[in-house]
Amino acid sequence: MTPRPVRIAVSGLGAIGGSLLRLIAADDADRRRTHGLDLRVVAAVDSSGAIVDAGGIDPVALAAHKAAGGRAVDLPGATVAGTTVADVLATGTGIDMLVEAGPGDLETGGAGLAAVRAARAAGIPVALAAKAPLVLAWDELTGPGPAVGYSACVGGALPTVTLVRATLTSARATRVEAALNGTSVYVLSLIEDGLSPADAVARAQATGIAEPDPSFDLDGWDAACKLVILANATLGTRARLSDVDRTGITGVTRDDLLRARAAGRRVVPLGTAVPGADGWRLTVAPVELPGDHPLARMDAEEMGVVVHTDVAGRLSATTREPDAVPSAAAVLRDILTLARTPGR
Ligand SMILES: NC(=O)C1=CN([C@@H]2O[C@H](COP(=O)(O)OP(=O)(O)OC[C@H]3O[C@@H](n4cnc5c(N)ncnc54)[C@H](OP(=O)(O)O)[C@@H]3O)[C@@H](O)[C@H]2O)C=CC1
Ligand SMILES: N[C@@H](CC=O)C(=O)O
Repeated sequence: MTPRPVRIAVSGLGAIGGSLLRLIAADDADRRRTHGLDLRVVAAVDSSGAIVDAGGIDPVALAAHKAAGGRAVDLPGATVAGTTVADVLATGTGIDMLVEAGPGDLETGGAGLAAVRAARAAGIPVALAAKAPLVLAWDELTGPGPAVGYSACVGGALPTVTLVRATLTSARATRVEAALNGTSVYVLSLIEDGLSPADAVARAQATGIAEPDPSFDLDGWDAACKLVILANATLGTRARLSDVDRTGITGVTRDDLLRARAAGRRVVPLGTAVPGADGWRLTVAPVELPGDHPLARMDAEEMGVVVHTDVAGRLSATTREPDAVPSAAAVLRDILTLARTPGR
C-alpha cells in the first residue's frame, strides 16, 4: 500500500527540531511500509522566520544548514512565508501536523502557545516538545479540538505518562517521585566527579539537553513543568506551576554529594507528589535518597520515575539519554500516533 503523506510544519530548529529532521530523513521505505505514513516537512520556523515548500523541504539539507549556523529564511530555494506558524497556515500550504519545538515562555506561553493555538484553530493536531504551552493552558490543550501529543515533555523518550496511567488504572498512587530534568542529574554527577559547576553546565549544553537558558534547568523550572504535566495527566489534579514548592540544584556542593555518597546515599534532583489534606503536594528539590532507591542508582545520563501505589506495588522506570535525539524520537512517536488516530 502507498504510504499516506503527512505534511509537517516544524517550529523550532535547534537540538530537538534538528534531531527530528534527521529522524524524519532516516524514515526509510521499510519503516514507511511498517507505519504506513510518508512524513514530509513542508514548513519550518526558527527565530529568523518561516519557510514553506508544498513539495517538501529536504530535511537533511535544512538540518545541515541549521547545524552550520544558518537561518531558516536563508535556506537555498526556500520560500519565506512570514515569521510565525500563523503566517505559514495563512499560505494555504496543506499542513497535517505541527511540531512545536521552540523555546518555552512560562509567563505568557510566547510564540509557542500562539503557534499551538493557531494550529488547533485550523484543525491541525500538534506534537509538543515545548512544555510551556501545556503548563499554561492544560485544560484548553487537552480539551475538545485537535489532539496534542506531549510525550517528549515528560522525560525525553521515557513514555512516562503512558506507564504511570497504565499502573494507576487499577491502583492509587501513594507517592510519585520523578527525576526528569536530565541536565540537573548530569550536572550534579559531573560536579561529584570533580568538574566545576560552570564546566558541568557547559558539558550539558554541549550535549543538547540543557535549555538555552540553563537556569531553567538548574533552578528547577523544567522539573516543575514536568511534575505539573505528570500530575495533571495521571493524578486527576489540576496543578499550576505556582503550586510547586521549587528549589534548584545551585546550592548543592561537591562536599554535599561526596558526603551523601560516603554514607551510601545519593543526592538526586527530585520532583515529588504526595497526597495531602488539600490535594497533591508538589515539590522539586535536591533530595538525599538511600543508595538502594531506583533513582539513586541512575548514572549521569539517566532520568527516571518511581510510583508507589496501594495495590500495584512500586513502578520504577528509567531512560538513558546522552543527547537530544531520544526526545526527538518521542516527538516522532507522537507524530506517528497522531497521524494514525482514527478520524485523521
Ligand atoms: N533539548 C532537549 O533535550 C529537550 C528540549 N525540550 C524542549 O524543546 C524545546 C526546544 O528545545 P531545544 O531544541 O533544546 O532548544 P534550542 O535552543 O536548541 O532550539 C530552539 C529553536 O527554537 C527557535 N526559535 C526561537 N524563537 C522562535 C520563534 N519565535 N518561533 C519559532 N522558533 C523559534 C530557535 O531559532 P534559531 O535556530 O534561529 O535560534 C531554535 O531553532 C524547548 O521548549 C525545550 O524545553 C523537550 C525535551 C527535550
Ligand atoms: N532541559 C531538559 C530537556 C528536556 O526536557 C532536561 O535537561 O531534561
